[in-house]
Amino acid sequence: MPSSRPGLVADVRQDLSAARGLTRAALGAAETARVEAHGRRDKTNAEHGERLAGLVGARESARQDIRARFESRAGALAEELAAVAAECAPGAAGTSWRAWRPTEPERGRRPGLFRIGTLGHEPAGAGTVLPALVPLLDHAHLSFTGDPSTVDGMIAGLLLRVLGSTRPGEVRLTVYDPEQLGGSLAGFAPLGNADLLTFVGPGGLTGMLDDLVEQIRRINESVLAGEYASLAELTAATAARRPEPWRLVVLLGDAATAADLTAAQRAQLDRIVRTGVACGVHVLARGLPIEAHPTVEHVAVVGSTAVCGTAGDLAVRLDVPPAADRIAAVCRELAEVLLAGPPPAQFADLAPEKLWAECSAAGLVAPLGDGPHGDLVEVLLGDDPPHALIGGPSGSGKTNLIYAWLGALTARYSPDELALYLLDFKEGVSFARFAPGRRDPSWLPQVRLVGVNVNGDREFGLALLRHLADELRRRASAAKRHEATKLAELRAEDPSGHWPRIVAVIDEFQVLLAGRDAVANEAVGLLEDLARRGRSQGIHLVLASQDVSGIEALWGRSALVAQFTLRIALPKARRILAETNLAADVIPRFHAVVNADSGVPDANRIVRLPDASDRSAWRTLQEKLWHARPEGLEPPRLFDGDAVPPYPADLGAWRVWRPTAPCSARRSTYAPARRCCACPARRGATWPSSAPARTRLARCSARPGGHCPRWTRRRGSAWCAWTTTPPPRPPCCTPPCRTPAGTTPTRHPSCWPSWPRRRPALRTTSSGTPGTPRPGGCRPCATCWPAGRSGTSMCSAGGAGSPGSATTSVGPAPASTRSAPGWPWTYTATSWHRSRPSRAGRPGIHGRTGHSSSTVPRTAYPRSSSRTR
Ligand SMILES: Nc1ncnc2c1ncn2[C@@H]1O[C@H](COP(=O)(O)OP(=O)(O)OP(=O)(O)O)[C@@H](O)[C@H]1O
Repeated sequence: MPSSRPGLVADVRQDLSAARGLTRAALGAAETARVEAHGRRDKTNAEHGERLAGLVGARESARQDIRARFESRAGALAEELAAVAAECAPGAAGTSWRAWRPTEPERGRRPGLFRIGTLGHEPAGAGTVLPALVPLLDHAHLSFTGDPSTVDGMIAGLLLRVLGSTRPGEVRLTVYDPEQLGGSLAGFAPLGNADLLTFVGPGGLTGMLDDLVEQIRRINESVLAGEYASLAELTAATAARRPEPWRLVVLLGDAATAADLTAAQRAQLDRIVRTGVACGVHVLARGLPIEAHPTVEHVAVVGSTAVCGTAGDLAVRLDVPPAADRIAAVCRELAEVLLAGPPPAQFADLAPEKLWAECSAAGLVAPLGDGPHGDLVEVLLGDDPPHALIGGPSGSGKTNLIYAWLGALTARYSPDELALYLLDFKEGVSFARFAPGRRDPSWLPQVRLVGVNVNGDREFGLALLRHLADELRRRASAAKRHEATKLAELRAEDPSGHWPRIVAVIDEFQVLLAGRDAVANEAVGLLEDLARRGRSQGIHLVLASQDVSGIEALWGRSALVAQFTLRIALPKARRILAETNLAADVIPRFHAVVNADSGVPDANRIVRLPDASDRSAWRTLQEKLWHARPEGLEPPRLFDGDAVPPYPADLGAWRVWRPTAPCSARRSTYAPARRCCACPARRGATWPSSAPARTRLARCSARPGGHCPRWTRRRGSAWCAWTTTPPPRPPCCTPPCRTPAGTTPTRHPSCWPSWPRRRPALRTTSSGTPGTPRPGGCRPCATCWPAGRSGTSMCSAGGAGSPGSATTSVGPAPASTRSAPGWPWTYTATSWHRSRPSRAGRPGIHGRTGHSSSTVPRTAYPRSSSRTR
């Protein structure tokens, strides 16, 4: 056994040694694994750290990005909100107290929301303060809870904002303050002077509530009358001033007052809460229970902050209320303004909300100014009354009134609905602003013709009346074709036709009818016809004059004057209203009596006229209308009686041409020339002083066959004209004849001493150079101005001193000039050409048709250089 023990030991040792070896190997492997694991761990840790750092960086940058985006979006939203807030609470309704002052409300807009503070949450970096607004006028009642003095301050601020953002008199306050007896809102006391504030004592609650309920009932019954749901809707629909003021009822109570309310008082208060907003009655209650209703906004005050429905979860930092003396100063001023009366309507107030939205089929309705109650007074021109007579002494404001009327009309009626013909017989350019000028290219789209400085050129007025008479006939025959008795029916029967109402305004129309000559007689005849039949054909006359009674041509024409049933009398106007109507004698300056019943006293309406002469106000409107004009609409024609046409440079070869036979033209065809024709016969040898200057082409006779007795009796009755190229054959010359260039007429015209000297451009030196007065003021004729010289000229035919002497003054004008009515021809530097018709199918202004009007030369006048804007 001993031999086996060593072996056994050896085996054991061997095993142990092997085991040790294995263990060491395992240990080494384990160590290696440990080291590796440590390495991996360190690596993982390092990676983790790196990743963590990366993630932190990414998170930070994402966070910053999100924040930046948040700030930018929040800033944009805040700005949008601020803009919306400024829109909802404009001016005094939303400005901070530091910059606060009363503001005039924009027309047609009323602030509905009012600022009480700022929103507690402001986006960082946005720099925008968001005002906290609460609804009030036409929107809500307000119910306050919280510290009474803070609430009273907030109410005072709110009331001041309301007063400052509405017109004086539009808001009335009733304050029930049983504890302080009005002391809480004492700053508003000055309003009592203007009857805008009532303090109600402790015992007056029942009466006050009953009165408010009665007001609401009355407004519902007689103002809204079932047609409108609220005063706000009514005001928006009619675009008129608000018919009723807002009534703000401030109830300052506490728990004791609330407990003292009787059931009847509670019931009345509930009625007011339910129905008041629609009628402009709003309750601002502190310490009194107000029935829950959608129109009630609750404001809970905690310390210097508040919570209200419009701010949602955001706390409102309340504004520090304005000082009592500041409130008192504003209220005092307001009361003074109200006691002084409402300011006159502005010219801009005459314009409607929407331009050119009206239809003139039934008539033209437009305001002239405001009435005694501040509402706009509208005037109708239609089937009845059809025509208007405006009267007033010089400087009383006739032109201003016409401006106001034109402004109101043109803002309402588009050129398809209204066409205007404006003539001013004064030495002035009142209507020139409505035509395009050098400085201002805009023009009034409804205006078809403007005549200025027409004072000595009555034929021009006559030509206009003839044109209107033609239009009347055209309309009458169209009405006959369509079996229509008035314009509204014609427009209904012929919807594709162009039938605007025509308004012809003639300022100082007495000039047209001055004297008892042929022009006046014909003008009165045409006026009579237009006044009688124009009513049904949509042609309206508006005549203005200083004194109608002195117009000889109207004597014995009571039927004509009677057609002008719309009378507008300015202060001290004579004979415009009925004899017994003395209203014009007592109205103040810049007022007018508007009477649509021929001046009988019962129909008087007093209008305060806005200052419509203001150029900037007119320019604003005119530019707006001009930009809105339909494409292709032609500008109005301008006749300027003072414009002297420039002479063309190429008047090298003047020719005299002369008809050999007497006229065969009908007199009525040639209005502007007729004065010349009529003169020799009717006025003997005296040539009318201004005729040739105006009548660029004189004619020997106006009647067929040279009807003018003296004219036809004389041989050589003729008319002469000089021009570079012979004008077309005038109808009065059969056959046409021309004398060779340079033919000398028989008479020197220096015997016309009465030639107007105020046209230096028509004078020449003896050598024929235009522009320098000839000695003695004589106008040259071909005698002293032989062919080959430039300038304008005239000659006479017949013997010296012959009453048949005719003058001719051809005043060529650039092609760009416009022409007077009655002349379808215009002259350019090189030729005569026929003017285009004003619209397809519609005759332009021209002489009487039917007799060779195409051969009547047309006088072209350039725009007066004296025109100003
Ligand atoms: N409603 C008004 N408000 C302010 N100014 C006015 C008003 N009406 C007229 N005026 C001013 O009075 C002056 C005279 O007005 P306007 O020229 O219209 O009178 P008129 O009767 O046409 O005078 P005339 O017959 O001499 O031409 C003008 O300076 C005009 O600006």
